[in-house]
Amino acid sequence: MTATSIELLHTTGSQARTARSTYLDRAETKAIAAHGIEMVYQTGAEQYQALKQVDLDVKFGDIQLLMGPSGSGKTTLLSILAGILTPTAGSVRLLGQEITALSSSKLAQFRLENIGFIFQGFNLFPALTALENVEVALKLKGIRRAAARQQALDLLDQVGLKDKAKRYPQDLSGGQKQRVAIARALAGNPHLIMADEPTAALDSQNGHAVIELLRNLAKEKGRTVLIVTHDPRIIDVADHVTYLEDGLIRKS
Ligand SMILES: Nc1ncnc2c1ncn2[C@@H]1O[C@H](COP(=O)(O)OP(=O)(O)OP(=O)(O)O)[C@@H](O)[C@H]1O
Repeated sequence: MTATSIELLHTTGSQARTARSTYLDRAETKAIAAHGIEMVYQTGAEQYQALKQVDLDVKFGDIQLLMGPSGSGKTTLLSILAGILTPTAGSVRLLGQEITALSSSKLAQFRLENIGFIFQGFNLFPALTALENVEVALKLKGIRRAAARQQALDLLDQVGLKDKAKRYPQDLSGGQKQRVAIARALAGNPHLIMADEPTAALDSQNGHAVIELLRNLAKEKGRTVLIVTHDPRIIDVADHVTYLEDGLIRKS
């Protein structure tokens, strides 16, 4: 995939703008390329190796799942791939940029521009309306007030919640809250979407709506989507499923 086609991917919809492809290596074909990842947690005098020599490549526009039993290292791996945790060893390239080589301020900026996060517990601000929850993320990305309001409305529209813009999280269903969280994750048009158990707190109908949105983000909008999940329903829309077991990728 070329830098130009990445720019096109980012210019869909009414909030079109040129992608921030500063970090993009034109020869890069993988959105995520992680090699030799090791993670050792140190708690007092005790050490625990949560990941052992993990390799993972994800192509642009794919939906990649990370599955495996509790404690197998999924969230640790997601956090490393998102640049939230620094691995003990190994290399992580996102959109052609080696993130382990970035200073903490450059890494924070890279995350802000390129990664949208979705969490199991939605992580919405309870005192803000749905619209304000999305708006605040846009303002963090340097978008000014009037433009932020319009873009937030457009994003809520994209997840089918324009008519709920003035509602507070407590007055929304779990599925609606997660859709607000997805709209917020899309603020600023990041290429990578990373989700930790996005359907775990949802009933069947709401879970399906969220899965459909994630599928649409990858297949219609060209985003690369990485999901940690126990939810077998998401397997149907995934391009690849990687199973972790005791910190290792299970060979199938
Ligand atoms: N901050 C930490 N300090 C020490 N050990 C940790 C820390 N975070 C995670 N671990 C350990 O690392 C292992 C992997 O944890 P991780 O949360 O990545 O697993 P997981 O597969 O996401 O589990 P779950 O499905 O239950 O969320 C577990 O044994 C966990 O106890």
